[in-house]
Amino acid sequence: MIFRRLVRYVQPHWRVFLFAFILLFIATMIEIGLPLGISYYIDHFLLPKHWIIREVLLFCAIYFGCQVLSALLLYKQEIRFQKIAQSIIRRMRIEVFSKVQQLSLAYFDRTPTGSMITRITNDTESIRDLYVSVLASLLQNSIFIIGVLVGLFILDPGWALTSLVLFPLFYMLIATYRKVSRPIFQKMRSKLSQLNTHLNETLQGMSVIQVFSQEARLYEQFRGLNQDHFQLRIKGIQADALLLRPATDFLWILVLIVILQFFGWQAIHAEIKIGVLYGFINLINRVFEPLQQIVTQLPRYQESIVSAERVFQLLDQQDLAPQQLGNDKISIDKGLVEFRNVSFAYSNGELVLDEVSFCIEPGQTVGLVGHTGSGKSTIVQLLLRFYEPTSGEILLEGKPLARFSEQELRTKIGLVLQDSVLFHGSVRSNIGLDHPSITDQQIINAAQLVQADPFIRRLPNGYDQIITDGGTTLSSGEKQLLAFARTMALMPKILVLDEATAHIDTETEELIQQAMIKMRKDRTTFIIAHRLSTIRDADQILVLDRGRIVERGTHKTLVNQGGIYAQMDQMQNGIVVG
Ligand SMILES: Nc1ncnc2c1ncn2[C@@H]1O[C@H](COP(=O)(O)OP(=O)(O)OP(=O)(O)O)[C@@H](O)[C@H]1O
Repeated sequence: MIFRRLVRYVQPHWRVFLFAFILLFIATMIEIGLPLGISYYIDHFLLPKHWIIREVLLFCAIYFGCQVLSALLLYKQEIRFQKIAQSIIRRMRIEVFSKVQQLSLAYFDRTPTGSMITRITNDTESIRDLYVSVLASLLQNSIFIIGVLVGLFILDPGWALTSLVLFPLFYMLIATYRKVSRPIFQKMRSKLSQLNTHLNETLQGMSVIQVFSQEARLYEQFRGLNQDHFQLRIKGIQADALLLRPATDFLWILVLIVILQFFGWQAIHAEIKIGVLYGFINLINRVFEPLQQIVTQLPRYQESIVSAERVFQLLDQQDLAPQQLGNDKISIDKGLVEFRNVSFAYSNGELVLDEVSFCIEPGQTVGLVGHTGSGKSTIVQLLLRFYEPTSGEILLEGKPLARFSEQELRTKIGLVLQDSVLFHGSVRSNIGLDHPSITDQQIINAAQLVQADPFIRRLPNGYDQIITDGGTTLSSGEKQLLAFARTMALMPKILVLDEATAHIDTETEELIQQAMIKMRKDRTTFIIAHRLSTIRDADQILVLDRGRIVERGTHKTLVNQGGIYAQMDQMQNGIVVG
């Protein structure tokens, strides 16, 4: 199945493939023809002492010319096969990458990043091996074997038939090897995946690791995984060493014994031509050589098949990001948001939101508060349609969320998270994200609106300053300001600020607060905040507790109610005062 699917990737290249195959075929025929020629020469010229210098020279010239031609054809076909292989891998990587982008966040929740990276890089690389080395070699050697068999039949059909005993034995050898090595390779690839995952997590969390002096523990974990991978590799090598070379050598001896027996039997009963004998031994040697080559490619083949299985699993993944329902071109132009009895559970099945209902009028600001894990961010994730509600309905402008295109949702709902992600590139491209409809002036306007413009202008290259490594040279507050500017450049209708001011110092926060008043103008705004000061002036505050809205109202009404919100407010004020 997997092999067939891999072969299907060759289809678009069938013309080049056919041409390369013809070149390979001709070269192989020449290679096979040469010993036949020598055999003919021995029996018709050498032994009968038919020695004419002109004919000898002609024979040498033809022989040499054929050798050169075959080398040239082999070179040409190799280049073509390589090109096909590289193109296939290029296509496969693009397919995997775009598939990854279509997958739902629920899939990413379950799958470690390291394992995805292994599939996109290591596994496709291993499949490349299959096309470059294994398939080309399999094809070439198979032609060679068929050609040699034809040669053997021309020389002596009886002997040729005897040598056929080799093939069922050889098939059994390959089948046994595949059975033994497959689970080893599967475990090996999954260990490699774990290694990459561990490495990825370690590199990402380096500062935490150093702060908590976790180096030794993580070193031990890594050493353990590496050791397991090493042992599996050795196990694979042992299987190769035991089953491949010695087994083929054994087969060779077996065939030799059969041939010698046959040779002895023929010697008794009939006359043997020396030329035929030379040709036969030469050709049988030539059958063995490609068989050996096929065998040495087996481990690579097996590894590639296991890798292909993993890549295809990813390509066949059906856990896609939610798609648009129908193809209406409805737009978000007011910012009316309604949740109707929305309940939601992540893939572990635990209810995180329980019958949440609220309605936010266009232009209103709503504050979401509640203890850690109460479900505030989950509300936002559902609003952005990263996940689908388990039950209930979310409406935008009075229409089901699912009927809006992804493009509309991503451009009209602006999100600023606590940890802003910056990309490699200039400040300008980090704000405008190379969006064709965003002009330079809009980028500057957005930066000015969120008070980021002064610090950007202080950078050595201003808006053209290149940001590297996720912006490690900028402070958290500066990164956050860029994230604000990026969101505002798109002029969203709905704004979502998820703990967006958590990293900002009080002075910058003051600036941000002023900016936020401007940002909130004419747009519906959701603010998730632990610091209640950020949402004091919100039109509506929703207080969440274990996935349920337990209180709602303005700051004033909630304080007067004397419930959870009032307690939180008192505590925060107490901390400030104390
Ligand atoms: N991707 C996920 N997969 C499974 N469970 C999740 C996922 N994200 C969040 N949760 C769980 O859902 C619950 C609500 O999480 P959520 O992030 O919405 O809370 P929150 O109120 O925003 O918390 P915080 O104030 O700490 O950010 C938590 O119990 C959390 O463990």
